Amino acid sequence: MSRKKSAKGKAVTSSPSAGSPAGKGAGKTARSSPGIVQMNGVVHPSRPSISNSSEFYDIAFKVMLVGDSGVGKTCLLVRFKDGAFLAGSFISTVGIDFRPGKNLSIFSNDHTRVSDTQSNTLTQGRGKKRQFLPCCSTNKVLNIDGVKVKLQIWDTAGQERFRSVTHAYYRDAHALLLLYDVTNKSSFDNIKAWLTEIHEYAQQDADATHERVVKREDGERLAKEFGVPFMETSARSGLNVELAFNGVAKELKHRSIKDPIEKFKLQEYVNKEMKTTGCCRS
Ligand SMILES: Nc1nc2c(ncn2[C@@H]2O[C@H](COP(=O)(O)OP(=O)(O)OP(=O)(O)O)[C@@H](O)[C@H]2O)c(=O)[nH]1
Repeated sequence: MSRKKSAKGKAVTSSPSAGSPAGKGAGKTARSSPGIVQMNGVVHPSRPSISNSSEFYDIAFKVMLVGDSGVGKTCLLVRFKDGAFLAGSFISTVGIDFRPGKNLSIFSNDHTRVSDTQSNTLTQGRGKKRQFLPCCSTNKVLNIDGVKVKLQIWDTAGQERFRSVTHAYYRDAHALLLLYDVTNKSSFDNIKAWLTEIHEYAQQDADATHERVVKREDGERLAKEFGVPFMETSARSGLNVELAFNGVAKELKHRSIKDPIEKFKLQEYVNKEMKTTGCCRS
C-alpha cells in the first residue's frame, strides 16, 4: 500500500486526505510506549563544546529511536523537538541518500523526496560516492541540574529491509528508546524480537485508549522481564515526551559524572515524575 503524507520533520495540519483511513494513525488516540532498553556507559566529555545548532553543551550522547514501522518514532521526535504533532497519513522513514557536497535528502518508498536535512547533521559518508543511512538525527541541548546535556537523537527506519543498516548504529548509541504502538498488537509482540536483537548488536555494558490492545501492565511486565525502565508516551498529547528524553539525559549525565553521593535511578525518577492522567493510562 502506498502511504503518503506531508513532509516529516515539519509541523503539519491535517488536510482532508490526511484524515483518510489510509493514514495509519488517523483517528487514533494513545500511541507509542518506549522502554529505555539499553544504555552504554560511554560518554563524550566536551567542556564546553558547541553543537551544530550553535548551542553550548557540557556532555553529549547519542540516543536512538527504534521499533516497528509506523509506531510513531518520527512523531515522537518531532513532538519533542518542535512541540508539534505530525497528524495525518503516514510515510515511512526509509533512509537517507547522502551525496558529498549535497544536503541529505530523506526518501520515501517510491523515491520521492520527503525532506531535506542539514548536511552537517551527519558526517558519516562524507567523501564517499553515495550511500544510504538508516535514519536522520536531531540535536537538542537540555539543562539537567545545571549541566548542559546534548542529545543527538536518531530516528531510524522501522522497516525490516533496513534492519541490517540500523544494526551498525546500535553499537555506539548511549541509549535506545524502543517503541511500540498501543493500538497495534503485533508492534508490541515484536518488542521481544527487538530486545533480543538489540542485546545482540548493542554493547553488552550499554546498557488511544479505546483502541488500545496492549495493556500498560503488559509493557511494564515485559520491561521488568528484561530489567529496563518503562513508560508510555504520546506524540499526540505530548504525554511524557519531555520526561522520556529528560530521564535519558539525566541517567546519562549521572553515569558520566559518576557521583558517588547522588545515586540516580531512572525508573524511580520516571515513576515520580510520570503524569498519572492522560491518554495513555489504561
Ligand atoms: N494517535 C496517535 N497517532 C500517532 C502518534 N504517533 C504517531 N502517530 C501516527 O502514526 C503514524 C506513523 O507515525 P511515524 O512517526 O511516521 O512512524 P515511524 O515509527 O517513524 O515509522 P517508520 O518511519 O516507518 O519507522 C502517523 O500517521 C502518525 O500521525 C501518537 O502518539 N498518537
